[in-house]
Amino acid sequence: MHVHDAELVISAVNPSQYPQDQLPEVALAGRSNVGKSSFINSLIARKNLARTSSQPGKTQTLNFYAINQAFRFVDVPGYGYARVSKDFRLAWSKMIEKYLSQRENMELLFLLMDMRHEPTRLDREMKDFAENLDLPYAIVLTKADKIKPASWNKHLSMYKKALELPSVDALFPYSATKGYGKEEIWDVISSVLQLKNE
Ligand SMILES: Nc1nc2c(ncn2[C@@H]2O[C@H](COP(=O)(O)OP(=O)(O)OP(=O)(O)O)[C@@H](O)[C@H]2O)c(=O)[nH]1
Ligand SMILES: [Mg+2]
Repeated sequence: MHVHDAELVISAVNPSQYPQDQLPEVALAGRSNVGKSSFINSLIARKNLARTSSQPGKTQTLNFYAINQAFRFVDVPGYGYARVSKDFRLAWSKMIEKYLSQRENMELLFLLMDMRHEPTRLDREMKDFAENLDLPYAIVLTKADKIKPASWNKHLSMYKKALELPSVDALFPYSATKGYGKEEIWDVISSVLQLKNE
């Protein structure tokens, strides 16, 4: 996919701030620091359009990025960040849940999980949540560059088992730094959104 146009449309907290048109949206969810913002940047080959950080908790609003005026990525604040207060966490999860459960524009959801580690309880809950949404979703295993290729199968099997998946087909190893998995992810996006190959 050639991305000739990518821009931040709005950073939203409330549904009233969401864009009002019919453009389809591809949302990302995953725990803090898993690599959601880096995933967007690497896919569209822009260094820092979505702001990233080595510290968890960087993305704190729903950020809508218009791509080629054909669809939007929605970067969602990460879950599971321990160093915030209970009240803050509650407000946060409400913001995320409102978007994920009510947004009609959302046509595809990527769940990002760190390929190196067993999925967390929240990861498993997100997978169940996605399953119940009745919407196409795929699981992106981030930071694949940190695992030796010879061990990839072991990690894929671990995820298949822990998430009770029928096969490893829903799992996409990905590396924002090395670019592994980019083509496969663009294929998923293009086919689900029925984008013309540009
Ligand atoms: N080696 C490696 N590092 C990565 C990869 N993706 C992200 N990182 C690093 O992981 C850290 C977190 O990345 P972000 O993209 O900011 O993570 P995020 O999920 O958006 O985090 P929040 O906004 O806090 O929810 C940064 O230091 C990135 O450079 C990857 O594929 N490989
Ligand atoms: Mg982020």
